[in-house]
Amino acid sequence: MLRIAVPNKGSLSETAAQMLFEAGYTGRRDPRDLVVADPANDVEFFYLRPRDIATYVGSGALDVGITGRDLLLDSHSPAKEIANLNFGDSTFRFAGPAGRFETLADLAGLRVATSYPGLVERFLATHDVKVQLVTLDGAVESAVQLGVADAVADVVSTGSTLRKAGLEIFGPVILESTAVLIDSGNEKPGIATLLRRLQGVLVARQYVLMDYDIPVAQLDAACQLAPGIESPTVSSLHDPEWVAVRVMIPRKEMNSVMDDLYELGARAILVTTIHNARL
Ligand SMILES: Nc1ncnc2c1ncn2[C@@H]1O[C@H](COP(=O)(O)OP(=O)(O)OP(=O)(O)O)[C@@H](O)[C@H]1O
Ligand SMILES: O=P(O)(O)OC[C@H]1O[C@H](OP(=O)(O)OP(=O)(O)O)[C@H](O)[C@@H]1O
Ligand SMILES: [Mg+2]
Repeated sequence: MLRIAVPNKGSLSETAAQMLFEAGYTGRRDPRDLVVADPANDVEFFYLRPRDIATYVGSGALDVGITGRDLLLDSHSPAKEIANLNFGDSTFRFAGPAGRFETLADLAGLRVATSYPGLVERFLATHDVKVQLVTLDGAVESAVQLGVADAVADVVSTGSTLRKAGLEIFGPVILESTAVLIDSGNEKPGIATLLRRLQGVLVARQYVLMDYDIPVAQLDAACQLAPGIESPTVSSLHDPEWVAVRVMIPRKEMNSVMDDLYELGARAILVTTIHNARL
């Protein structure tokens, strides 16, 4: 059985569970369940703190896991990122009182609060800046106001937590993070299937199917405008001067592609959701 670590709480847990459900796996019925067996798929799920997942997978106790890239790097675990799961995006940044800091070098010798000391230490070492790290469990934005630190290094998503605490981002981007699939580096039967299934879910989330009819004279221009992943499917219509086209389009571009195709002469443009895929 493949042993898979899944976040039990926090920002990544809901989407991770949803993706696994869409990929055909059994989820947990009770949010307090710690272990769920899914014998039909020959896997077992372990619901763990996202921060601990790299440790379990890196040690080989579990085979694969879903966690954040920032948490993986913070852990110093030998676990490896094997796929970007395209959710839970965040950036990891330094922030301080508005106007106080301009560059990374301004931090030298000062106190920096963070819940990701491993990540921050390594970043500062490669940039040759020495600080006093203050390790906290969370809510690090309050550390400056409360006088235990001069600056913070933390996860930034919308930036509203920083703003409310009167802090401003400065210095270089420490990390662009996203949810990732990690493994221990050991080949294990079943990982490839899990990966393909999750990739199928990602494709279904990121693409839509578009069908349209177009005059043959405009077909090449239309295919250039919307080339799809491999190549659009072109079918004949009863009217020999028109053809029907089916193509995959990135969901984000759906409306602008419809506008452009219509301008070009396409009609009966229909968009359909993809439920799952193997490309
Ligand atoms: N708005 C966000 N706040 C915190 N973490 C986020 C956010 N958006 C994405 N993430 C990612 O989620 C992971 C952190 O999840 P984790 O569950 O440890 O923290 P959390 O969501 O802050 O939960 P909690 O603090 O309640 O334990 C990191 O990989 C982080 O980059
Ligand atoms: O940029 P924003 O959209 O405001 O999001 C980022 C904030 O959200 C998280 O905090 P969380 O609420 O998880 O509390 P914590 O610091 O105790 O983990 C994170 O640690 C930041 O503080
Ligand atoms: Mg948090």
